[in-house]
Amino acid sequence: MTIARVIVDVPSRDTDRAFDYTIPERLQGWVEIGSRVAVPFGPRKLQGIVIGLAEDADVELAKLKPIEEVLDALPPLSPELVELGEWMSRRWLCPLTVSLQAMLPAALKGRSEKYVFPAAGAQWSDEETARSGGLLLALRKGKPLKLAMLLQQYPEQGAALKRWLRQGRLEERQRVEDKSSGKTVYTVFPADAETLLKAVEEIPARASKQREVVRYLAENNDPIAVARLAAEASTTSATIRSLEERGLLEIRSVTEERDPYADRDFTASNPMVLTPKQATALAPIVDALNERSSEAFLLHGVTGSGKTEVYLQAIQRCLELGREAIVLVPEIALTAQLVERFKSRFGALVAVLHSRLSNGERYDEWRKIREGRAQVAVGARSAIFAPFSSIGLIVIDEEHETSYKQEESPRYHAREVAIERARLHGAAVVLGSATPALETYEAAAHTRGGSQSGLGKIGYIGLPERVANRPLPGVQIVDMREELKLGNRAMFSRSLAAAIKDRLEKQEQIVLLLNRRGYATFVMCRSCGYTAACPHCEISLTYHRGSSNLRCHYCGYSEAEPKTCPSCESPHIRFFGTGTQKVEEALAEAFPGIRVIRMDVDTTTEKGSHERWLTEFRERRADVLLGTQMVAKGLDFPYVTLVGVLAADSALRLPDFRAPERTFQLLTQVAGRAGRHELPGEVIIQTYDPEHESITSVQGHDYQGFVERALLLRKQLGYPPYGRLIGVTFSHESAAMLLSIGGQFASGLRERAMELGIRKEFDSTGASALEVLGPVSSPIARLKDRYRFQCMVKYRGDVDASLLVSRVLGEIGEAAKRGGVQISVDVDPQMML
Ligand SMILES: Nc1ncnc2c1ncn2[C@@H]1O[C@H](COP(=O)(O)OP(=O)(O)OP(=O)(O)O)[C@@H](O)[C@H]1O
Ligand SMILES: [Zn+2]
Repeated sequence: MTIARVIVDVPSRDTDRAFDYTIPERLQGWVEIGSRVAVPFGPRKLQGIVIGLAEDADVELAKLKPIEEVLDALPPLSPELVELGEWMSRRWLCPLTVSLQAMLPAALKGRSEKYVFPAAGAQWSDEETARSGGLLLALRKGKPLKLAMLLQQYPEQGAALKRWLRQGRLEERQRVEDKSSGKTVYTVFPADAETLLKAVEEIPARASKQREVVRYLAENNDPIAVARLAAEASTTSATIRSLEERGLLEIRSVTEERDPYADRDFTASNPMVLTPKQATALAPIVDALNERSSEAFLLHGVTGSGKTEVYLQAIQRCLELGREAIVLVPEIALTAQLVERFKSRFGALVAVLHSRLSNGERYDEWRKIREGRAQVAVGARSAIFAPFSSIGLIVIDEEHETSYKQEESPRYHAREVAIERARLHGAAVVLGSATPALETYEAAAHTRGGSQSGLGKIGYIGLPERVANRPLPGVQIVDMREELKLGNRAMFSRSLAAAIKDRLEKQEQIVLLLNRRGYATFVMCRSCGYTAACPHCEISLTYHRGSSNLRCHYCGYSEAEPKTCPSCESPHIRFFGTGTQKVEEALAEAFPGIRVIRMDVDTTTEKGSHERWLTEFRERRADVLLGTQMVAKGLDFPYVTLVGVLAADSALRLPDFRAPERTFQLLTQVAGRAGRHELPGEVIIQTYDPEHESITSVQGHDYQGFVERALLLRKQLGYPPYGRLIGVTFSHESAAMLLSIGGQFASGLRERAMELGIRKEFDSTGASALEVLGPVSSPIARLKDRYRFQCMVKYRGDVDASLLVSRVLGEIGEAAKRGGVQISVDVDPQMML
């Protein structure tokens, strides 16, 4: 191969295509699909990723420039991941480099130099050594050698080097300057044994310590940490440093492989005997694994039904088949508790990837996966790109979680990437949840046709009961308007206050959720619970301080801020809001001596703090775990018998058509924290909107009923999964400029749709349709001094809206660029903010 097709790392439309480069002689055999390379690009030198190799280029070879450098010994991406990246770019309309870069660990992206050295205990035969042209002799001195130097000095050894790297006999490392983990170790690199032995004679006898160290190093001629050498040879680091001056060794700082869980012991756990229901749930997954068929399943199991054990045993089967598994969990649930369940079952085979790890730690976990030392990757969203080569199973726990959608480019959804990746590997996919996303549920149940979820066919597996016939907790709904009428202005209703007192006496534990999302964006009547909604879009109107009016962020409808409630004429209509800190104070006042752990963004910024709080709570050093969304998920504590929810309805007012779904999911999840073990649980939900379906359905544990009704409404309004959305946001310092560009986009798209005969009415026939809403000011109307306007493209049926959008953006692109307007596209947006 003489030509490499390279995607340069410049995320713009103009450079979003492969550029051809020649592969110079010395790099032959090094450049592969997925290699990271440095290439000349005009006057600049850029990084890029090779996505193809060819014999011939479209242009004259002489006109092409050569690749300058290969940046890693082994390509960080496989051909399969490159293909997945191409699919993502088409799917979410982003430059290919953006998709490819999203798959790389951050630590790799810099230009830090790579070193190669022998792995501990690696052996080579005399013949291999002889054939290596001096390379092995150089390497076996134990000093890490610079990759760039190896490529230059041993051009014919490329294939051998790569083989040894893949076999794990050689290791590739980079110096990651990583202050957060700070595991930089001063390491001694000894001179070769012969030199050292000679030197022993020359060291004066009185310097016996030095002699001892040199003798030790002659015998154990491997790199060793300064501290360890000092211990082994019972000497000081000063002595060792004096030997460096004599040129007998070299001390360098090396970043050690970091294992974030190294200091933890995991008690081994054996597979549990499955309940008959769990066994029935596992069976079709095992069938798919055995047949290597890329089937997707929805595992719909109520809270505490034992889904995790089903995942664990499916993974076990996957490993027995010699294949690898990825488990995605929401970031916030990636606590010690969950990691422990996987580590205790599969031990060192598990690599953990989450954002609280430092870049260096993540890089090491990533290498474990790539080098085949780990077979199970447990991680948040981006772990879907774990560099495995033979995936058998992908599990997504709490699959309805919004964190699986990335809110910056590439704006991918991990659920869809999982299904596509599974297709490339012939792997099974298990989507687990007590409250599946409506899209997933629809795809699995096909309740009423016309679905546009794009998820393909999904098998349905139900686990409708808790393990060991434990009952789901009883749920009581408290109408806070009544409390107000009765003169109780406190944060806690009478029943919640009584229940808290009761648990304190019994020394049981309490989880309190303050649902804070959506505060201060809406106006609510405290007497009757009224909030204003758009008459056209069925979503809450957002309060704008400046103009004091209420506005719809979908269609632009607006009205004046009411002075009295239009529904009950009460003057108690105003902003609504309180914080966790206030709740904590109120608790201390009402229940002297109560021990509260407050968990929210403010108390969990420090690394590891999240876990510390949970450990403290588990050890019953606190009575109450109070927090925002983060206390709702995945926790399994035996003494929690009361769950209280303050302001259950606040998130219902977010200007987002998914608000009722999200509220129902959150409340069901948090309710599921109570009574998971022997002690029975109770849930108390405080609300101003006690008749709302998102709340009443939680009381009856009625997922089915809630979903059926919600789907019906979605169908009437053409929202997902019965229609699809593309959000396009424009930003600029000048609002006038935005209106102009946004207007051009909207009218351009409308014209194109009209030419193609696509209608814009979403009528009951279900016929193809496309409608462009906006441009209207975004819910976050101004960010960093830039105004923001958005258009929402709503469509269904046989319409390639992505293609239309990208064509129209192409047409207005030049004008937008000249004017300095930034455009971002969100295909299938999850957040309407
Ligand atoms: N087969 C079994 N036999 C005995 N106990 C089990 C079995 N399966 C699960 N359990 C226990 O039941 C409890 C609930 O299980 P698990 O946490 O797996 O449920 P889940 O469905 O993942 O819950 P959630 O969705 O609420 O997080 C756990 O304490 C678990 O150890
Ligand atoms: Zn509207």
